[in-house]
Amino acid sequence: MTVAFQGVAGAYSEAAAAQLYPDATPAPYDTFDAVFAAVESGTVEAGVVPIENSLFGSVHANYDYLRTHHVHVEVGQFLRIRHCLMAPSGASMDAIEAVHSHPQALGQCQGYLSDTLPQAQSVAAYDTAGAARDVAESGTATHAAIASRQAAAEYGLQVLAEGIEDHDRNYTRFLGIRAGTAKDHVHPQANRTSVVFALRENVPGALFKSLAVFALRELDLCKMESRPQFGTPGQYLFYVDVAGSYADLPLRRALDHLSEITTEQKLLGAYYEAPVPPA
Ligand SMILES: O=C(O)C(=O)C[C@]1(C(=O)O)C=C[C@@H](O)C=C1
Repeated sequence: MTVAFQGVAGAYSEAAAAQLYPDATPAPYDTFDAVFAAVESGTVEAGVVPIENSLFGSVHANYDYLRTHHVHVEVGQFLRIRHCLMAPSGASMDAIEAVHSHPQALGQCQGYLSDTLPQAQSVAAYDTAGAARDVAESGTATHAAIASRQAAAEYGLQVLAEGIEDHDRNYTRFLGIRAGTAKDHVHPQANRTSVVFALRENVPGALFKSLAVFALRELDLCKMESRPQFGTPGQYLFYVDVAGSYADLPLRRALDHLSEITTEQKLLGAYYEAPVPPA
């Protein structure tokens, strides 16, 4: 079995792929869109993508792709993300002029960067390990990358500092995705159900009513996200995660009830998600 991840060897997503699918071979892809496309087309059996981080927030593009690609979520997991600052050998902290990394990683270390390396410019890269590889290839000791310790080893960089994230409870939630419709792939131990929906325009109380379908049935909402509706300025898509399984009658009834007031509704997955690991 092959599982797609975004980035190159040493990316956090590769570690997440190994954790979520221990028996599979991880396959690198350049972009999140390419991961979704590979899963949807059956080129790979599964994919692993980050969806949110406990310090820097949601990975918005992946919310959009969950809706637009014919895939479903089959597993979710929070993983501890521990960042290193790394540079070619001979580098010193006060000579660092630029720090390259994925915007999520730069965001998770923004306090450290402004306190410790105020002189350095932040440079966005496609993934953390790709930034480490590029810094290693350039051999420029004034350029550093933020990535995993594994990426430093992979590309022969010297670790200048470790654990540089702004809080030690730094976790990224990853999702395992597969092709096909969520309704046909309800996980037998599902404890989380994700849905995206749009509401009719200018209906007073519509958002309140959409959430009431869950509250009326004592269902626990774990997360809510909104994304702009493409081509309709001021209109949104709402993503809701509910504790419980689509196989449970109250949750299914809540989603049927919801469909009475939505203009679009897609079940994204009914899957198992382990509790956030302790610090
Ligand atoms: O760049 C990587 O190493 C990734 O796996 C991507 C990613 C992300 O997009 O959130 C994954 C985990 C960390 O939060 C930082 C970056």
